[in-house]
Amino acid sequence: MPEKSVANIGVVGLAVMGSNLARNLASREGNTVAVFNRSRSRTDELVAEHPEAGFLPAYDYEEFAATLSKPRTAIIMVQAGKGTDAVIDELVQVFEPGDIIVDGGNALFTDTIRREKAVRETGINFVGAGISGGEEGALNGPSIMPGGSDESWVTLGPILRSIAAVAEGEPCVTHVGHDGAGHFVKMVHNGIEYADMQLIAEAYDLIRRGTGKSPAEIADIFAQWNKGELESYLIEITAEVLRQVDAETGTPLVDVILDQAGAKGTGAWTVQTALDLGIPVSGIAEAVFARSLSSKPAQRAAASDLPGPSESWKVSDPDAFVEDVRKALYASKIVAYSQGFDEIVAGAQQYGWDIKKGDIAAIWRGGCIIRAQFLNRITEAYAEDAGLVALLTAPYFREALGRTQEAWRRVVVTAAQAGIPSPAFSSSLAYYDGLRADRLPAALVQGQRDFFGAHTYKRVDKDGVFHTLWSGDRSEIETEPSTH
Ligand SMILES: NC(=O)C1=CN([C@@H]2O[C@H](COP(=O)(O)OP(=O)(O)OC[C@H]3O[C@@H](n4cnc5c(N)ncnc54)[C@H](OP(=O)(O)O)[C@@H]3O)[C@@H](O)[C@H]2O)C=CC1
Ligand SMILES: O=C(CO)[C@H](O)[C@H](O)COP(=O)(O)O
Repeated sequence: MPEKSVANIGVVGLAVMGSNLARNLASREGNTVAVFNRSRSRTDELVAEHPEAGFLPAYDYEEFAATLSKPRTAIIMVQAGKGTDAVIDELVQVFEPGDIIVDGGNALFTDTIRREKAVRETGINFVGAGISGGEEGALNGPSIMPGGSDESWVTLGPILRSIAAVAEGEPCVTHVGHDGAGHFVKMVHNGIEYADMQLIAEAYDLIRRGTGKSPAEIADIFAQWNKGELESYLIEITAEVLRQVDAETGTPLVDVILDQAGAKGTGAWTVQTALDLGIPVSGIAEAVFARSLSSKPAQRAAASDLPGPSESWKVSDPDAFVEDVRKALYASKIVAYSQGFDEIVAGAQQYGWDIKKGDIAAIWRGGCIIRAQFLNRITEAYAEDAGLVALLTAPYFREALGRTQEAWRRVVVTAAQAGIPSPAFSSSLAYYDGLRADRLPAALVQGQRDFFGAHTYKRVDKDGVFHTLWSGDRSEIETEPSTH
């Protein structure tokens, strides 16, 4: 093994995220960064393009380990899944007890739990850290959501604080919890990201089809919205995307982009995990499904001549409609975040993590894709009441929903009448109405379950578990809860 040992931190995986994170690390006082990538060309390119970073390139894992001072710290930024396992398998061969391996990719949190357990047995520390902010965030300061042991956090904390985004004077990083907690929270962050993006897309579609405004005019509306309570990175970049003109055709870029949304999987994981935990993240789910629906060209083509509304639709007061859409967007956004935080609470309970909800909202204020002013209100809500059972019932959100809900209803009705799909707007409203309902038709569902499967039910007027003898004399008996 070569005897170099001069870098205090290393990065494995030098694609978009890894190369920018390595540059971010190198730009901080006192850091010397070792870099390694499976394909040599990426390493060479990065080192050649950024001599100012003073990178120490390594071309195999032995050299990478030898370049790092002990205890070694390496951040993996590779394709999540098999790529992560492949790199960990290599690193544990050349690292020693006390060293730290950080996985900064978008790993599935259950994989992180498994990896942390396996790597810990070698004496090496393993930390799964969610990192958000894309290329620009990785370079200038992302939001970082590390899990892992308290011991690892002592070493990693100062490094991660030094490279994280700063919001209102505070670094956007906190020790989220043990083992997979960081990747769990990053997963939910991405689920909320999906919902936020879908809601914005629905707002754009309704305004465009309802008022006939051009993408550039709608860009102006979004830029205006970005000065108020909707202020956020996603609203800001939406205005930029809508203003962009395609150089080749001279038409708005948004009109030449194929309308099939991709997905790498974190949104689907959020929904799958929520289903396992029994948490209704309906707004996030609709956002995931909306991408799936968009990416079914054969089905869409086959359905394109199905009948729509018989009357053509035109908004009579465009300004009032735009304002209604803004309010519907804000109300639906509150629902998406409330659902996301419900999932974090349920995950923390299930996996034994002590996750501070207010701290999570605080580290999402800068660096990440869902960064927004609005997150301050979430931190405040949990500071006022750490045991808040549903975020949307906090005083600030209660007031906001109170003043937006009539507009929200008008927008959902209008969308349905006009035949414009607004799955995230409408499912969020249904969730809101479901949650606030005195009584739900779930009572009837229980009756149906008892009828066909003797699944039993509880009563509102007395304790116990009951079953009606549906195929007998239809009298009611007290019984044990159904186990089938
Ligand atoms: N792109 C983004 O905006 C964000 C991405 N992330 C996450 O960060 C991670 C990195 O993302 P990104 O930079 O986009 O890169 P990619 O997800 O596109 O992954 C490419 C990198 O993974 C390496 N790799 C793949 N398989 C292996 C393997 N078996 N062994 C070793 N290396 C392997 C590639 O090496 P090679 O060059 O040899 O092919 C390359 O360096 C991912 O987990 C991603 O989900 C997180 C936040 C934002
Ligand atoms: O983690 C991220 C941002 O937070 C990545 O950008 C992620 O890839 C986005 O997800 P998708 O590609 O599924 O839209």
